Amino acid sequence: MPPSTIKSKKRTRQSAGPKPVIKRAKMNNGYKVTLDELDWKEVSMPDRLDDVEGFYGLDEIDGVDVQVDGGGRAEYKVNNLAKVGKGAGKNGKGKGKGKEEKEGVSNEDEWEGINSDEDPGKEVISKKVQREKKKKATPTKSEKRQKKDKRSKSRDSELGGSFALLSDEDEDIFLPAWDSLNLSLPTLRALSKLNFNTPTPIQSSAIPEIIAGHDLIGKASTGSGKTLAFGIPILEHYLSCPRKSSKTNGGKEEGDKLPIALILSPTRELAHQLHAHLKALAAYAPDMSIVSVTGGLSLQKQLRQLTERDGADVIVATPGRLWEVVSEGQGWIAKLRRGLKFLVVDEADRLLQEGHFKEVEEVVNLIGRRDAESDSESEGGGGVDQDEYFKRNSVKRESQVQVTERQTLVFSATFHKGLQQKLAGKGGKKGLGGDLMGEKESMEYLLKKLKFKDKAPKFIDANPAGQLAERLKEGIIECGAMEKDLYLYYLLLRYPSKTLVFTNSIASVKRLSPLLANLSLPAHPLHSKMIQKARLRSLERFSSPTSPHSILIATDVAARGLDIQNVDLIIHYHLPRTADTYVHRSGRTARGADARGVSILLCSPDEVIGVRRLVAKVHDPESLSTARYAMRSFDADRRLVTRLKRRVELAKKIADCHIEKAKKGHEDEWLKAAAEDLGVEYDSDDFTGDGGGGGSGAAAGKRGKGRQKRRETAATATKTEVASWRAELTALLKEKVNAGFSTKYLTAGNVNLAQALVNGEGMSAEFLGLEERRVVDEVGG
Ligand SMILES: Nc1ncnc2c1ncn2[C@@H]1O[C@H](COP(=O)(O)OP(=O)(O)OP(=O)(O)O)[C@@H](O)[C@H]1O
Repeated sequence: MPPSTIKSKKRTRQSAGPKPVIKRAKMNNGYKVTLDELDWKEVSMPDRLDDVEGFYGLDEIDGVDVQVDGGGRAEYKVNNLAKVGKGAGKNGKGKGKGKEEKEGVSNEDEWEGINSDEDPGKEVISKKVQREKKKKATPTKSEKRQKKDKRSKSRDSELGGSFALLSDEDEDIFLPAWDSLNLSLPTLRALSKLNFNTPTPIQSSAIPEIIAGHDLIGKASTGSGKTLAFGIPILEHYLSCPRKSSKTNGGKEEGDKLPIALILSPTRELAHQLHAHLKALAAYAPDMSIVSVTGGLSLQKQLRQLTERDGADVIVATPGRLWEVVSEGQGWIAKLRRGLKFLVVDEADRLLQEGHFKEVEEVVNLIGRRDAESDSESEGGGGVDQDEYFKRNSVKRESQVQVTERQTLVFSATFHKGLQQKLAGKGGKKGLGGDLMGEKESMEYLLKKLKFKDKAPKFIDANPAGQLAERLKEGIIECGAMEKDLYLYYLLLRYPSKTLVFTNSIASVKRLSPLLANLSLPAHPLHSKMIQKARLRSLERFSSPTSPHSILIATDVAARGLDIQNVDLIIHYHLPRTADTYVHRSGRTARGADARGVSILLCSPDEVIGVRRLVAKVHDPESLSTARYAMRSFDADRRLVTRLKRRVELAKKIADCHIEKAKKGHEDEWLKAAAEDLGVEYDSDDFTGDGGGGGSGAAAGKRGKGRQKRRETAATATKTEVASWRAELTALLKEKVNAGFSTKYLTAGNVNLAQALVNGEGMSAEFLGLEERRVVDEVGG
């Protein structure tokens, strides 16, 4: 191998003076050799490494010592003669010079020094050539950048302008677990940035099917990554296909771009979250426009957003607001019909439940499907009064626009295991926690409700054994109906953590939020009667990573789909009304790869039967018959609870007082206005009396009367009384509550509840022991 061509990563064959004669001498500790005699090996490069930094085509060798003699000349020495003898082969380099040299190696031991007959000029030239070659092979930084820009630009046009954003860090993307899905660089880049190193089971099974063009029904437990299971294929489609425009002029695309995907969500909060999640995924597809269309915010603003930046590519919508948008007659029906490649129904069982489906059905009918187009117009929308809509000329005109070929994707954590039928009151004995509505029935149900492209959409059940996250611990605290506030406070104080408390009524949210605030706990309310901005504000505050112990008091508006990081504890202040609500509420914790979480039911004695039914519905019958029983009794420290009693009483009184005064003020104003209208004089005493307080009606009996009395006391409490309660409470809150035998102090505690439960803390005997399990069998039927 001529020295000019030699470069090595490990030991580079540098110019070692004039070309040595092939001779060797046995030395003390090895054989002297020349460079060309060595058995050089080509450096193998990884297949995908295109920028080789000048190392391409190098040879290397090991096991050779280099020594510099007194005259500054290099000498090469091997211990093992097997290293030599193959000579300078390939292209005049190293290998395979053949027999002649091999023989030379085996026979020649004697070192005769270096032959200096070589032309020194040749050496100078070869050094120069070597430098030049190296320079060529090792691009400068600016050359590298230019090369990358060029490469990026050429792919950029293919992939939607996203490569411009790619940086040197791309070389660090290492996501082998995603390899088989063959995703584009912008998608991988986003996954790498999100630190999603491995696809979840629903992602690895659903993504290839969707990319292959199938309709799909996907079921996977809460928090298992369903959003990206449909989000990634949508992004891949966006990156790989040129977008169509809303108008064509002689075959030329003109006007706004058409949306490619419509994602329907049952709640506003979930829609906003899906929007944020998809945006994070599309971080390296900066031109992709994702717009959320939900109630509670300005319709005009949302209409504007839909046409900004050349038009929306992906629309995340609640069905009601979407209907308002299409009714505006700005050509949205036609755009959706022509553009949509994907219709996604997220939290499908909720959206498709009787009573909720009408709006979805209206949307589905209007955006139609190519081969069902004539059906959709003639069948009258399956009971929907389409005439009313079609009276609007624009809607009718738009509805005749041809529909593009589209995939329908349906996702939920629950539509297996018979939940819908049980919820609809059709559950019978035969289905104890089992499969009343199995795969076949689920499919029939959905096929009936949605217009799929495929006759048999793919059904993927990523968690056939259950809907609840694997790392979820479930517990129950039995307490008196009137003690729930106290036990709630105990849990929140004893186990400070990010906690979501679910109630069954807006009134309870309104009552509990100030009560907990009086107890100096950071509680935020969330219910459907709050204005949208306040809803989002509460969610933001609760979600903030800087408030690891924040509390959200919510109705079931927060039960579905919300993905808030690091929620540790779910407390069901009221028993969920349905089994699927329990699954979805509890699914707000233990989300994502390794997350753990705890779900605790506060259960009064008259709710125990309901809990048993619930357990039977959501847990596999097999788990009921094994020792690993799912729902256990949580053993609260009753002495501590007792010590907290006075605090809760005071906080309650103060909260009730504020609520009642605010209500009274409101009522007074209303009555004053009514009296003025009637032309009579208003005297508040004339308008107060027994039985006027709403409450829960006569059936509430004693409890209703007690509540009424408390309200009256609260409403009539003087400022001084309230001030004295507040002073007493402040003093109590400053005191540390000694946790009895334990040395822990509640207010200083920072116990990881999930860990505590895993360690067995707080757990007594199984909630439903053998005896109880028999009852489950009887009841759960
Ligand atoms: N491949 C992944 N690796 C790690 N985390 C992931 C991965 N995919 C999604 N996640 C994270 O897991 C969490 C749950 O994801 P997502 O909200 O999509 O769940 P889901 O299945 O839709 O839940 P639900 O049924 O409650 O709506 C999110 O925080 C998401 O960012």
